[in-house]
Amino acid sequence: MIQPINTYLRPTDTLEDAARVMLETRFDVLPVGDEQGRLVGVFSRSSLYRMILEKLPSHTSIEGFVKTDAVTTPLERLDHITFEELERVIQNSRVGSSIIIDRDRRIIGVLTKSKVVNALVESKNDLREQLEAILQTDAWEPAPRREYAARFQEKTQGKSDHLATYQWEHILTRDKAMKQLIISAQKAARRDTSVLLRGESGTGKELFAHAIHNASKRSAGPFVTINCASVPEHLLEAEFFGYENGAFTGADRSGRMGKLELAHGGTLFLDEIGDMALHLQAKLLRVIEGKEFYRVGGTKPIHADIRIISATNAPLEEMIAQKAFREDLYYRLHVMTLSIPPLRARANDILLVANAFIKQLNPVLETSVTGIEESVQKVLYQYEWPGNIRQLRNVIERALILAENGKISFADLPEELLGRATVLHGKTIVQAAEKTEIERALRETHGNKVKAARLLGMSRSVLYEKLKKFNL
Ligand SMILES: Nc1ncnc2c1ncn2[C@@H]1O[C@H](COP(=O)(O)OP(=O)(O)OP(=O)(O)O)[C@@H](O)[C@H]1O
Repeated sequence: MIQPINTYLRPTDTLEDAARVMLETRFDVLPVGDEQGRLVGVFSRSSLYRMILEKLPSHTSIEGFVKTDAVTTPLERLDHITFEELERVIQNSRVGSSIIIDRDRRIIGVLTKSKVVNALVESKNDLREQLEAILQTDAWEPAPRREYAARFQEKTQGKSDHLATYQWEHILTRDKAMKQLIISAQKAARRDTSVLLRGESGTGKELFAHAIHNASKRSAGPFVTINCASVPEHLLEAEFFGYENGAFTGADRSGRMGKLELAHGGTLFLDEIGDMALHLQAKLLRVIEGKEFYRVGGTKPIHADIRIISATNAPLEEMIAQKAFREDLYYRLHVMTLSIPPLRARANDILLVANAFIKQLNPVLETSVTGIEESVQKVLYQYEWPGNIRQLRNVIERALILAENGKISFADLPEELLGRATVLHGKTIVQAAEKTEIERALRETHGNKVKAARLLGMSRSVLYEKLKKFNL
């Protein structure tokens, strides 16, 4: 129930710092603390988006966007509090969470609404255990700046981070082929074989990997991810195998465990496997076959019992023909291949998922959007979605921030979708977007046309003209 991070922001942290930490921790709300780690307030994802939409430079400090009226729960209360009370406390929080603090207002942890509700549903007895878990966590630390990035990475590689959060029910779909795919994935989950997930970026490969792990007999073990494309090649080997004391300049003195070791007893998710260098492919193959390896600079063989799930959008067969990918490794990895169709091939999922994102994101963004205008639904339906569900999520997030309430209209769509919509609907779409913007400006200025014109960046006479045109 307690989210496994132990990081807080400082008021002097910048927009860039906050964005990075939010991205890395996937946290929707972060506590903000002073030099001594005492709670100052909270910084939410909606504040982050506001800063971004206001086009503030990335070095702007978050101070002005910190909400100081954070809902808190004193640590000592946790001993007596019931789930129902906790839920009430969190319900009263505008950001859907409560920060746990000690007697000196030092930040201890975060309780979020979704986690409390989940725990409520799953088990009533879990609370004590969870509380003990946070009481045992290290002291919370300020979010690392760039120079501390390595240490932060080390921390986030601690076992608490090696969790697979998604399950089958998170894979939303109405599509027949997808449903069939889920059935195959569920079958694969029961065995210990390697699974290769294929599909365009943003189609949900990671989601499947999580769900497979969680449905497997290794679910209690770690779920460790390596993104082979984002780790520089010269570091990937150490990332995989770990290293011994003094293995190379800059290496930590005490040595370090690699991801293979960390994944022992669980699942190793190799994302973007097509980007792995050939020499590492050979080493990985040896691990899969012999199940033993050495740390970089090490002499002691290490045994790891892992299940490998890999993912790629690369044309592995072509790469094999060009000798850029090892055929023997390919056969080892794709004992079972699951190809996730792109969103445009399962158009019926677009609105299903979009509406689910609205529900999911309204509380996070503090918006109260009720749906999507019909004409906009058509545009979403006909768009090609090259970035798949990830892009759809971004479009909906952005639209919620712009719309704030009511239904999502054309004015809330990004240009790439509007451009397409203009082709489909001609000039009317631009006009519809313009009308919505004017209506909003008038609402915000309580009907004051001078102020509305200023807000819209147009002259008064142009505004009057448009009001007449739109019958406003
Ligand atoms: N069927 C789905 N229902 C709901 N959400 C989904 C679905 N598929 C994907 N998502 C969401 O879309 C986003 C992208 O999914 P994910 O990261 O799993 O894609 P991916 O294929 O691994 O992308 P990449 O190849 O770029 O790493 C995530 O936020 C995920 O939760």
